[in-house]
Amino acid sequence: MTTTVTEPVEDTAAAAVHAQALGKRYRNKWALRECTFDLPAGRVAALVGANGAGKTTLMSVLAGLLDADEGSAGTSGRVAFVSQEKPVYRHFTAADMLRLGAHLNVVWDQARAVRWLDRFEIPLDKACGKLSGGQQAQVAFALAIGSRPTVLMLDEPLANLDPLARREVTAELLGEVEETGMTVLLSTHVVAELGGVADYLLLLAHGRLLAGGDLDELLARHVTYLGPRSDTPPALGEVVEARHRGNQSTFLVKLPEGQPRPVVAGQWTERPVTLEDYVLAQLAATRKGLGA
Ligand SMILES: Nc1ncnc2c1ncn2[C@@H]1O[C@H](COP(=O)(O)OP(=O)(O)OP(=O)(O)O)[C@@H](O)[C@H]1O
Repeated sequence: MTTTVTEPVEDTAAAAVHAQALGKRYRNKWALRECTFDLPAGRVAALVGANGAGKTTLMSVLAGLLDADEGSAGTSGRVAFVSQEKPVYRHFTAADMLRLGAHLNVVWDQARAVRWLDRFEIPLDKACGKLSGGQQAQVAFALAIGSRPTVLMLDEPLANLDPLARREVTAELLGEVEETGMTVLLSTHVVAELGGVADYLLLLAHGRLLAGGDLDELLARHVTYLGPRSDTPPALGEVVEARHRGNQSTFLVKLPEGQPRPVVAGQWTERPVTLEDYVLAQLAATRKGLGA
């Protein structure tokens, strides 16, 4: 039975993207299940998870490209979605692609699209088929940016890019968010590069939302303890990941709610949890069957 509704979110100040008990299956296998979240407007959300976790499926349902089998989803305003393949027409030049964008979109900002291509030194007059994979991706991004979306969804936007281009693309995206107030949802495996970029996290494991919410709040509820080899951490908390090497142990711990932050002493030290620490620990836990 199909109960999915994909509809505009009425209250854009509250949520730019909304999902309620969203589920999608391919034949009899669920790829997404009971996925519920509200992504506030103006946020940059990182959608992370292991291969096959359901990221592309979630984005495709949110973008209206796939019908869900359960639940409801909604997005505010205009949505632009750049798929993993970063599709461009091989025989079209970048300039042709922008002309196509101007024809196909109700709203079109040519200057903004051209600015993106200039920024990344993409020639306007060369056939897209003769551009590199990373350059073709930039054409696809320019097309999306030119459509002035309220919600921009990017599936693996950093995958084809060199390290400098990755840094520049994330910086440019932040600039666009600041200028236009758009909301960005991007899936990625390169979480290390999202520190200082993403401010919201959606973490999928086996099609289910394992964690979702404000990134700073999420990270502040966790801590890493380092100390002498031990089976248990030096303070109370839920162990997300324990690692032991030689005579040293490292614990990533979820702090107990509603209690003062523990103070560790002696040979133990604590350090704040980064986005990369957190995601790697959660992925390792789900792989071992602990975190799902
Ligand atoms: N067209 C399809 N037909 C059948 N099963 C599919 C189809 N697309 C995806 N799946 C399955 O659904 C699950 C989720 O796939 P999805 O592509 O959404 O994951 P993902 O998190 O985007 O993975 P990756 O990081 O590898 O891109 C996987 O088990 C996958 O095998």
